[in-house]
Amino acid sequence: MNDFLKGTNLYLIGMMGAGKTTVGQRLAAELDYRFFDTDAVIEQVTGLPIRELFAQLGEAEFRKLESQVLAELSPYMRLTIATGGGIILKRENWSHLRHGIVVWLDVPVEHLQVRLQADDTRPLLQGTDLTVKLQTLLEERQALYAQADVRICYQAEETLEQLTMRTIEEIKQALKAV
Ligand SMILES: Nc1ncnc2c1ncn2[C@@H]1O[C@H](COP(=O)(O)OP(=O)(O)O)[C@@H](O)[C@H]1O
Ligand SMILES: O=C(O)C1=C[C@@H](OP(=O)(O)O)[C@@H](O)[C@H](O)C1
Repeated sequence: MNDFLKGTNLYLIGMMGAGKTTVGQRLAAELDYRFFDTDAVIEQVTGLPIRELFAQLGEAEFRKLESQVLAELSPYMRLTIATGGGIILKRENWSHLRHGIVVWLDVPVEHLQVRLQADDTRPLLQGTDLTVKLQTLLEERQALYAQADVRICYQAEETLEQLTMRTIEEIKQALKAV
């Protein structure tokens, strides 16, 4: 089922709420890969929820930890890694991402907004006007997300199972095209 990958790591990128964790877990199970979520690793290492970490140490410190976690995970093989939405911001992170297959889960802001409106775990989205915050972040980041090897565009009424299988198929096609 996963021979076509030859053990290459998969990195899921995209906006907060795009489904990197949700889809990443399913992909890992389907491909018999191990799954990691960089935010979850940071929380384990520091003993702090991401929201607390931002409040106590600030975003710059969080970004350093995020880069460290990515650097620690990347030498291993057969991993599916759900990254934090801002991982694409640092050039040094791309040197790790580029060793694997980078998959962008591209979900329109209107759907992200619905998924995240009752969520208080993402510090960059706290306060008023979630839609404007998401739109602004997406505008800043879109060109970086677009550097992915594979882009999976949102499709309405698709089950998680269908989305997972479509993602695997798109990765296969991308590898054939190399
Ligand atoms: N394909 C999907 N369809 C509907 N809801 C989804 C889908 N993927 C994720 N979600 C929901 O959106 C929220 C954010 O998903 P999550 O996987 O944590 O995103 P990310 O890791 O990209 O921030 C969760 O409540 C999750 O259940
Ligand atoms: O987009 C971002 O800058 C962030 C995304 C979050 O991860 P998810 O994309 O998994 O929500 C988390 O790393 C932090 O709150 C910052």
